[in-house]
Amino acid sequence: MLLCIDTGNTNTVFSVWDGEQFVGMWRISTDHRRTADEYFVWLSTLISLQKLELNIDSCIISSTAPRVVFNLRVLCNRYFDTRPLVVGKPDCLLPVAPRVDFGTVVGPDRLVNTWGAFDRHGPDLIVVDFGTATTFDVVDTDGAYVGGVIAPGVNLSLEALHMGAASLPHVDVTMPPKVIGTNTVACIQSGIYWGYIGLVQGVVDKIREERGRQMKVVATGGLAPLFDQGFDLFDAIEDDLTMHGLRLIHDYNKEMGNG
Ligand SMILES: Nc1ncnc2c1ncn2[C@@H]1O[C@H](COP(=O)(O)OP(=O)(O)O)[C@@H](O)[C@H]1O
Ligand SMILES: CC(C)(COP(=O)(O)O)[C@@H](O)C(=O)NCCC(=O)O
Ligand SMILES: [K+]
Repeated sequence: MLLCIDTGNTNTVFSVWDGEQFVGMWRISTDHRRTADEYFVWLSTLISLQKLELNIDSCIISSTAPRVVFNLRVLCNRYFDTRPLVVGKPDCLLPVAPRVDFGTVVGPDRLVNTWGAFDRHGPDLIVVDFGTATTFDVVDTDGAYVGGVIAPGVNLSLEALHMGAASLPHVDVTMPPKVIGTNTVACIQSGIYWGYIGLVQGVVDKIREERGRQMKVVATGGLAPLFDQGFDLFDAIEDDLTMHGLRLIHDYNKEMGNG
């Protein structure tokens, strides 16, 4: 069985696969101080609560937080007796190399999303991931990542407003019924929600214009459905895009005799 680990700046998601069969998925907050032993106690408790019998013999990791990788490697070595593939490291092969400026280190989550989306939707895509940051990844005709856009994430923007302005409370993101807010909370919600709708629409239009072609938009991340209520911004929303991409990259490495 394969263990896929996707560490974002906010949350780390673990999923287990039996061949192409999805077995389960579990989420924990990202914290570089978490030890291999802590991960294992947490994961094995959840697995046994679900009465699953796991036999993990391979691992693949994508991490946007470099410091977390050390303890995840120890987890794989100590508890699953396996050396993990780490996306972005030279010993993890990618089906197609990214085409970006020399020396640029692309976020591994973006490389993984690119490949997962290309597998499901074919060429010429824009992948939007609503994580800590909101990222747009442009996928070329051969599935290569050829650049994109990084914007502050929805929750990060809300947090920044609260931190920087003494009289603004922390609010949750929802779709306000009207643009013009008649109280402070409604005004903030409107700014974030309609601001983000405009940001996504504007960036997608600009990318299409620059590429001179129609491109499908695939969205992922927990907040994606919130921004899709009646706006037709996305052609598809896929919760499991990163995990799908991780599994494919793992399988590709196996096929190539690597790991
Ligand atoms: N369904 C959801 N509803 C509201 N907020 C969410 C939901 N899913 C994720 N979030 C929030 O979105 C932010 C990004 O989450 P996540 O996708 O896990 O980011 P990352 O991949 O960068 O760790 C976090 O602040 C998280 O609390
Ligand atoms: C843009 C990101 C911060 C997004 O991370 P996330 O929101 O998933 O935690 C991450 O992909 C990253 O650190 N990228 C490195 C720079 C780049 O991709 O160009
Ligand atoms: K992201």
